Amino acid sequence: MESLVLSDRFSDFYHAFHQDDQTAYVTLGVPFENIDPLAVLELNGDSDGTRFYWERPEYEMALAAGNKVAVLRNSGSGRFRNISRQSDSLLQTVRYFSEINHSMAGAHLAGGFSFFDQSMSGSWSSLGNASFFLPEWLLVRDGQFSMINITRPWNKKDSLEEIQNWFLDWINQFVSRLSNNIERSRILRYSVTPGGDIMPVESEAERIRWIHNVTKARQHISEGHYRKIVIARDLKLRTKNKVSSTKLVHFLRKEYPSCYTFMYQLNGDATFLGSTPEKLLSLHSQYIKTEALAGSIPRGNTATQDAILEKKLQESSKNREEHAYVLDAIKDKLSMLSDSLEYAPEPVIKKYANVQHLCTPVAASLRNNMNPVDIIEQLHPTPAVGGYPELDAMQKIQELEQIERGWYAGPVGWFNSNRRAEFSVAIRSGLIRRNHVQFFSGCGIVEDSNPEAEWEETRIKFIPMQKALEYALE
Ligand SMILES: C=C(O[C@H]1C=CC=C(C(=O)O)[C@@H]1O)C(=O)O
Repeated sequence: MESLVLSDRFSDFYHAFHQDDQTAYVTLGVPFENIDPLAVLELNGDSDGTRFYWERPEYEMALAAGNKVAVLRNSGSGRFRNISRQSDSLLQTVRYFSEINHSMAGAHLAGGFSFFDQSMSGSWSSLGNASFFLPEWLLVRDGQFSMINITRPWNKKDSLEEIQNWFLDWINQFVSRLSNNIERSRILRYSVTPGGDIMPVESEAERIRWIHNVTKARQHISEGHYRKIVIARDLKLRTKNKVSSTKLVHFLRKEYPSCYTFMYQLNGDATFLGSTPEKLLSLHSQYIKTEALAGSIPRGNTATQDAILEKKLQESSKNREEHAYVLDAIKDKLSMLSDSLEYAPEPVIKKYANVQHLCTPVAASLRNNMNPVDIIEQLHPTPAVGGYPELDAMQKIQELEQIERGWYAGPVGWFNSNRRAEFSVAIRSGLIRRNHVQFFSGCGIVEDSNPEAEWEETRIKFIPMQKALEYALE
């Protein structure tokens, strides 16, 4: 990267903005070596303890970001609107320079929202109800193309030469830190991962209580309080050995290539991560994609068994009902933002390593250019993670679950100054803080649900994170 030379356009760019009082940050986008962004995150070390990772291998797109230049936080019921406003103001103060014309060349904000808007306690408090960061660096791999966006505060006193040199030095230091750490990793290549014990902190009493609560939910449904509710549970584990988040993420993305694998850590505290099959929103040129994903059945051990289960899922009225609530809610919510809604007439089956789901992809063109956070506010929570009707179910979830959901089932992702965005629903996820691990798993309850079978469904949904944890012990 020593050959980085900024064209005359950079000088024009500098002169256009350097006296501008509205400018607070400058972002430079340059092509980068085609290297795995997760390896970069791992090799770069913790730095200031703020990190983000995002990948859906089947889309051939990965994104890693580190070090905060600015942080947006908010809590309470106005958190979506507040983050939308804060992000508009912040992004208006970032001046962007790139020789590349690409929708990922720009300033990005990475983070997400908790499921509920009540204040967060314990390990969740570092993430808050809503937090995003403007990273110092963000590396994007899009197929065979890679680029890095680097952001720094703008100081009117800096000369053109000083700014150019700063960027040049930054890139050189970044690259040499990566090379030195690659050398170090090569030396350690043959070291054996010791693994370590994982101690589950789960009891039969918890199982009985959860099943009792699902039975209660069914009763509420038959009394007509609501028609569907999603009840989750957690699995608390304690590990003897340290957990490597990047190793855990590496395992997840390898095993679940059609899921979004994500990781988010703010200020070196707890890390929230997971591998979710559920897309909340992708936004590109005012075109939205989302999906209804609800209704589940396990995978079979043989092709025949798998096909029989698939057919059973397609024909299950209980699962079709669960699914229909989600699709109806998405259609209602999107029709307020768009005049053109497209969705498949029948759900398709999406197969993952341990489970298969009913899925209906939905697409729409936005009527107006919107901040992605305003769309998320409309979509969250879908009845795939909340219930139907939404408000009635939401009020009951906390009473019946008795866990703090935190960011489980909340919107997690990124958006950028080109109004491109991608957010997932953060299910099949967990929170790690030192040697304390908490995984989450839930399922939709309708009148016909069998509480024992739902317990089994949540057990199956925990498996990916449990396997990844075993792999990630150092
Ligand atoms: C709430 C979860 O899954 C949702 C997404 C897909 C299928 C679901 C189901 O069949 O119950 C759930 O609605 C979870 O995995 O924690």
